Amino acid sequence: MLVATLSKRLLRVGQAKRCGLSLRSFSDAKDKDLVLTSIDGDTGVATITMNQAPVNSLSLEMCQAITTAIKEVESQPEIQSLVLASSLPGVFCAGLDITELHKPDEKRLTDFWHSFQQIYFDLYGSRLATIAAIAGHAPAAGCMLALSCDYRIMVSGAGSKKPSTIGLNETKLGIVAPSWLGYQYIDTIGQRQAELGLSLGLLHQPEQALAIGLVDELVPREEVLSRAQAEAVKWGKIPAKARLASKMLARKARLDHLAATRKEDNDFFRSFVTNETAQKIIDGYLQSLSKKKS
Ligand SMILES: CC/C=C\C/C=C\C/C=C\C/C=C/C(=O)SCCNC(=O)CCNC(=O)[C@H](O)C(C)(C)COP(=O)(O)OP(=O)(O)OC[C@H]1O[C@@H](n2cnc3c(N)ncnc32)[C@H](O)[C@@H]1OP(=O)(O)O
Repeated sequence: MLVATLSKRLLRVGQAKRCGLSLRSFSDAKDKDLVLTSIDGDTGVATITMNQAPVNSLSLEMCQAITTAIKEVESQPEIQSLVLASSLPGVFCAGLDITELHKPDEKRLTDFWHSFQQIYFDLYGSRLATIAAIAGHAPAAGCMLALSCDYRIMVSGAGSKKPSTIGLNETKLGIVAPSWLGYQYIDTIGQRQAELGLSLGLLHQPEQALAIGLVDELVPREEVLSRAQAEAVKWGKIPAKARLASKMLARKARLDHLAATRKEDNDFFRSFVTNETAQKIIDGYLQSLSKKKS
């Protein structure tokens, strides 16, 4: 896990903790780093950048890397705000890594869903102010990452031939979002829009997402990250205890509910995915994704 300054000079987390945020030292980022964590020494804003080509899909390892990165940042008491971003042009996160669901090993599938639930706990329940910098597609579990943040800034679709989309498209694939994800949607965009979106599996273009309150702002592509980091500075200045207590007013009951039903949720997911019908759907969907390419 690496911590980088905005000047692209890299600092390991341990060093950052020992030396304070203003100190800079060097280390090379490795391609295998699934997420890159940077801290702006001037503003104290942390940025976690998902870095799993081609589409930042959430594999077991990717989920674990995101959780580790959040915990590393949270362990530094000076840091109050966090931006979640992607290093990939055009994709924020393509949702769950569907290959994890295809002919799965049962133990790995259990660990996989557990790690996805864990992101919900860590990001939706984070003490940090969290800003999503959505410079590309964010379907399904990609949308969940954005919904788990406090504020969402998306790339504008204006003038784009293939605008990015965001939403919960599960029903289009013949599957259903877990209830905790469904409630995140309802809590964010309201009952009616969530019913429409969930039932029809809608993926919204940016302007529509803004209109229904799924995202909070649209900006040109080249401004998404800097705008998110500026917003993170603003949120980081709000008294932290009051900000966190307010966030928990809206989120604690949801978090507690999943904590109490976590095992049942995992059991349900596992039995759903390993069912023959679901395997046919998953097989067909994987084929359609690779056919799209050819
Ligand atoms: C089917 C799931 C079944 C059961 C789950 C049960 C319960 C859980 C319920 C809900 C929780 C959340 C669920 C999910 O998140 S399911 C995943 C939903 N995601 C999608 O539908 C997005 C699929 N991807 C795309 O639409 C496009 O890839 C995207 C618009 C993101 C980017 O397009 P682009 O043209 O830039 O790239 P592609 O050429 O399409 O893809 C490149 C490469 O990546 C592979 N790929 C894409 N998405 C995924 C993925 N989610 N998992 C694994 N692999 C993915 C794609 O096949 C290409 O691979 P290759 O051909 O080898 O280059």
